[in-house]
Amino acid sequence: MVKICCIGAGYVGGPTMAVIAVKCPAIEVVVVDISKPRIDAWNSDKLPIYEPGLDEVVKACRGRNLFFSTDVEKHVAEADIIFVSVNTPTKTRGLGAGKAADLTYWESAARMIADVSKSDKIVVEKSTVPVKTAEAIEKILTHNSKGINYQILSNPEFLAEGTAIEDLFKPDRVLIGGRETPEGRKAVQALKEVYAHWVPEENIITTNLWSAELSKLAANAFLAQRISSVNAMSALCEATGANVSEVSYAIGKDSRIGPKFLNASVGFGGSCFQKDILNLVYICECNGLPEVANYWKQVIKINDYQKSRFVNRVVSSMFNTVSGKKVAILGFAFKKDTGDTRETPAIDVCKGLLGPSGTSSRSWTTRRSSTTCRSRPLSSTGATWSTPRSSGRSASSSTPSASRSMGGSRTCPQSPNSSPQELQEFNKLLRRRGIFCQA
Ligand SMILES: NC(=O)C1=CN([C@@H]2O[C@H](COP(=O)(O)OP(=O)(O)OC[C@H]3O[C@@H](n4cnc5c(N)ncnc54)[C@H](O)[C@@H]3O)[C@@H](O)[C@H]2O)C=CC1
Ligand SMILES: O=C(O)[C@H]1O[C@H](OP(=O)(O)OP(=O)(O)OC[C@H]2O[C@@H](n3ccc(=O)[nH]c3=O)[C@H](O)[C@@H]2O)[C@H](O)[C@@H](O)[C@@H]1O
Repeated sequence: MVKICCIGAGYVGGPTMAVIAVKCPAIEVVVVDISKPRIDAWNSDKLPIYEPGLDEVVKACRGRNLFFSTDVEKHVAEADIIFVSVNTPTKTRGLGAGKAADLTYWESAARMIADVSKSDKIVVEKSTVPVKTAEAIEKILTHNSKGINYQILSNPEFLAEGTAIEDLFKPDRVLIGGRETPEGRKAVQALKEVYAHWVPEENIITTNLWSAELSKLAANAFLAQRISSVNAMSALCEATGANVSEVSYAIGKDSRIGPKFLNASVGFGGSCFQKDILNLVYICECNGLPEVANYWKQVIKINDYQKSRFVNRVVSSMFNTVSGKKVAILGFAFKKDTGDTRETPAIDVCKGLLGPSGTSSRSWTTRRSSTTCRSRPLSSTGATWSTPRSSGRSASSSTPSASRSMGGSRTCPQSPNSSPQELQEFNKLLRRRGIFCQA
């Protein structure tokens, strides 16, 4: 029986391994993490992350061929294929701070693999990493390798939160990069066979290591660039009387442009787009390409501009002062169908509104978890959490912060927990305040 171990039981490691386990009953999959609360939650009825369809997939194979454990070293030592899906945030200190990826967690995982391994391993980069990371990892693994053969593969993940299970069941493509040597090709083939259990062969792309690593950063940069492009257009629409929803519909009908990722918004959020573009910018700078770095930097600048423009519009719609007023933020996660609040634009909106004068802001979300909110707390004193009923009743203004368009109708986050009556009542309340909700 092939044994897979995944280091990192987060938004990527958990769902990805659950899908591999459910699709490959003959493979044993163990997901390990240094966080005991996270592993305990994966082993409980209340999973640590919310993803539509995830509960069913986990229930179908947990205890059969899917296991969650904190015994990291034991399962790494026993595995044939090790996925590394640890966090790779933006560095906050030292060389490249504010831009470069912090590979501390990756490096410590690699050192541990080197320490405990007694047999040959395929080590798979699942985390998003800078191009050429595999070279550094290879050095760590092969230093003192005790005759063990390590093959490093790059297999970046393209799932989006909120649709992770759907994306994993039917990926547009699976990308596998490996060394162009006989051993490298053999390792690529071994990983390809895992995905081939449910992904059509033509959707499994194989490349060299560096192309796979860079393709992940490039894909996120291109997606974020589309959002910044349409957001930039929304500013012009507002200045000229054009409707950005109509403009994006019209341009999206061009088959060369396509309709996806053209929704104007308060600006993109989430733990990856900004981090990965900053990382790309840093790599360009390190490679002596300042013009290319500046090009991608602009995607983030427009995103920041959009968030502050949004705050300014809210303030100006309230007679240029929010002092003493209550504002309800509808939906605090960075998008619908997730509880993830990492880098949510709602934080910047709240901060912008709270400003020095300390407006009181209440946030409503159905999938918030204490762990995700703690990742970037609102330090200001004016913010409180509340339910849609109480927030809606007392707020002077409601600000939908996920899945909304600044230029056309506004969409409020869907609420799988709320009853239809509750939503109806909430919608009525919003309509009275001039906000139209498509729940
Ligand atoms: N969140 C997403 O939708 C996507 C994320 N990615 C990338 O995947 C990677 C992981 O992202 P997430 O799953 O969101 O992160 P996460 O923060 O949810 O999960 C990472 C987990 O790794 C664990 N960990 C860290 N160091 C460890 C070690 N040495 N041994 C064992 N466990 C360790 C942490 O405790 C944490 O539970 C990142 O590089 C991210 O850029 C890629 C595609 C989608
Ligand atoms: O590397 C990653 O982490 C992932 O990043 C994104 O996935 P995710 O951040 O989960 O969610 P998206 O659906 O891409 O949304 C990101 C942000 O863009 C915003 N957005 C999205 C689409 C759009 O048209 N307009 C818009 O403002 C969303 O509201 C959200 O704030 C990518 O879509 C995934 O392919 C990638 O794997």
